[in-house]
Amino acid sequence: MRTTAFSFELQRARHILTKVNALAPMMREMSDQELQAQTPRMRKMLKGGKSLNSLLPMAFATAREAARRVLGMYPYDVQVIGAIVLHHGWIAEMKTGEGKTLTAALPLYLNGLTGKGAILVTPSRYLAQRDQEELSALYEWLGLTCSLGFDPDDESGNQATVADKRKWYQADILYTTGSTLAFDYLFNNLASRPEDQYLRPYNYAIVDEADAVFLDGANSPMVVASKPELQSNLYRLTDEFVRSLEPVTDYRRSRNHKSAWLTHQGVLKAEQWFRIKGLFDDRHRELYRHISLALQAHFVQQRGHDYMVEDGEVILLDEANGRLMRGMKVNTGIQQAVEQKEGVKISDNRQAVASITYQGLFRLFNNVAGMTGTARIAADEFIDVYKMKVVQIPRHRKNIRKDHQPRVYLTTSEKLIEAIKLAEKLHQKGRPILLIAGSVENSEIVSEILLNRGIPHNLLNARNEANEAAIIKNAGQKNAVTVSTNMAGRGTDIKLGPGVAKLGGLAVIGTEMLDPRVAEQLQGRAGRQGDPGDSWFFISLEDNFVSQNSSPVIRKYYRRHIKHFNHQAKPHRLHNPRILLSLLLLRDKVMVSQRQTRARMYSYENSMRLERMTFYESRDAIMNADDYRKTALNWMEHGFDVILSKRSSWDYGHLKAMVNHWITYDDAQIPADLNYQDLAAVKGYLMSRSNEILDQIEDSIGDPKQIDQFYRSALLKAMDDCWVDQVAYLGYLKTLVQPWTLLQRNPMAVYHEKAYERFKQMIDAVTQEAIRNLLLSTVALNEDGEVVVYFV
Ligand SMILES: Nc1ncnc2c1ncn2[C@@H]1O[C@H](COP(=O)(O)OP(=O)(O)OP(=O)(O)O)[C@@H](O)[C@H]1O
Repeated sequence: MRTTAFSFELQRARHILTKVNALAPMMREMSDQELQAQTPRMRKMLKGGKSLNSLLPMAFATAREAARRVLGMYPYDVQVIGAIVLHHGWIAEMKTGEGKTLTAALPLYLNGLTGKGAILVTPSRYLAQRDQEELSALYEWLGLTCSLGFDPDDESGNQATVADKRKWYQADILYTTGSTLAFDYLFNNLASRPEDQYLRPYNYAIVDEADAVFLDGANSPMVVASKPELQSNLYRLTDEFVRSLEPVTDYRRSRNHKSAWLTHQGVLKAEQWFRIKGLFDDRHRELYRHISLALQAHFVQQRGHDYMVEDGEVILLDEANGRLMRGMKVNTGIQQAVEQKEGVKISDNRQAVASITYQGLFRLFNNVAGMTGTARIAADEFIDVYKMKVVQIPRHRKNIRKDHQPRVYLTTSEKLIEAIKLAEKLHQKGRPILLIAGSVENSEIVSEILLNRGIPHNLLNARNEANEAAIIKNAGQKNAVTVSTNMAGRGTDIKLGPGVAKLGGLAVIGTEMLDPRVAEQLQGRAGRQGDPGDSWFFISLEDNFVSQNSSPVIRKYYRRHIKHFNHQAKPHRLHNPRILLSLLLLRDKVMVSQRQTRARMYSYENSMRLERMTFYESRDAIMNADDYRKTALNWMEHGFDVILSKRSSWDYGHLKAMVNHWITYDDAQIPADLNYQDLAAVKGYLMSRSNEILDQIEDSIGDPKQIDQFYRSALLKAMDDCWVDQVAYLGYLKTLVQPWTLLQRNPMAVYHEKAYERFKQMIDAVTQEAIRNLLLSTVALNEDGEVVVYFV
């Protein structure tokens, strides 16, 4: 693993730190006014050609002193080192509780000086809001504007106007979430007039909890869905079909239960069931997509873990942090497939019109940095995929938290009994406790047991996210018991109440085996800033993580022992070294398989990214074109070439039918002497006929601005309609490449080949669509004299 504990980067940062420290006495001497005047001074220097790097020591020293005066916190040397690393676009690994929030303020201030925008991206709205509230006083004191990227009272995120968003994005420093940023990008690029856009070019971003965003978020692209479409009954039909399938013979699941697919036998069964031939043919694309969705809904998605059902509604959960998924942060369709499985009302069917992953999004920035407590584990991947180095920042104070050896049991009930016994014991002494459950359902089970035992506690899971701030505020007080899913795992700053340090600090008790990075984050809720604390994990061989990924050694052991298991006996802790070792190995195995899944996603995204960029660039060019008529004619020429190439020979009858289909419903007026062998002449006739129609349309509209609007909307509509189809096709292609693995072809190569092929076809389709939109639509003016186009 390429970690950089004593790295060149760290040495370089230390060197810069001495320059920052050297300026400290001068900053301390300054009056408030003098310190505040540093901002305009440095802005002037930037305008005068000074580089950001050369301003770094002064800017950091200024912000550091300002933080002391405004927030009462003076960034430690290690935080300044972290800040230098962040400015350089690397990933700063700072252990949990070391103060990343304050660290980020320094590079945000420095990059904010440019006026080009510096953005801090967090994984949740709660953290964005909390950090923005805490730090905006500092930036504003220093004369920079700082904004939140959403309205905290607007839960849906749909209420913000273009003017609001433009104002937020104009701020020097912006705090927002990854998904807000991604959706804003997608919607900005779906606008049909420049006035509806609000983004400026992306400049600098710091991604908080970088591993959660870059790695855990890699598998779920953000998707913007179209308006509701006609409800498809394929969900019901494929649900019935999938219920009839036999495991192993008809379908298989990957070891980790993250994907499911039909076997050859299953494919034959599907063809029989639906009375079709060639399930993978293009014409059965929708059917196959729905079967894949139903397979996922039944064999991958678990109630209580991946989703919840509440008041007859299915709510998907974000696996990495146990939070509700906001917006359409999933491949469209899975929601409906799960609803069908659960027998609740199916929500509207929608098609993806645009999608992006975090990998694609952050490539759009000039400079991106990341920070997290757990980057080291994935340092290689950060370098390979994102070209970002991981630099480990030393701790400010020694970590005195005790992380105890995991306690392993055979069954769920044994481990829960023991975990709660320990919690009770510590609770009697008054120590605050954070009890972690692996899913919403388990958190409720733990809560019920505590209730039965008369232990008062707070419950934090996706159902009561709204109370998060209040619950966390009390979690470090004497006698506090908090039960939580892994939601409490990131960024949650639990401050110890009076007298708690003497009792041993916060005790984190995990009741399930978890992904190593998630577990490390949870442990990090205790022992912050040199505080005392302990962490224990109680795990059983029945835990999801173990059973889904387990090795033959563990499976055999479990089967042998569960037969003789006595439910009445006292819980029995396992000490078998082979089992303990196998559990350790399990973690590595899971990490490797997760990485493989992500590698596939990165590769899909690359293909998609290139297509998306090309598409958005052309779209922007259309939105800002200066001669629409010329552009339209160019497109039409291309479109006619494509149409004409579809027949080997043309005659009067075919050409007339073609003109009536693409150009006009009126008389085709084909010249009697047209030479059908000469395609250039045929095209010449088509173009002149088209020009006549365009002249008529322009005359009927009159106002040149409105004429432009007519062209713009006709061309953009052609592009958008075809792009929707392309996005849907790429989504479908991902599910389709799976069976190719069975035929030994490299699925990735197949994917790229087909994706590119289809993109070329899309460009042809756009120009043809444009012809119809321009020539066959009905144009009218509304009361305000604005052009309204009714497309065919
Ligand atoms: N220089 C400082 N002086 C005093 N207190 C500080 C300083 N820096 C940070 N803190 C405090 O340390 C605590 C932890 O900070 P913060 O929540 O930013 O940690 P973190 O690194 O983000 O942790 P996590 O990895 O859990 O998100 C906060 O209460 C913060 O106010």
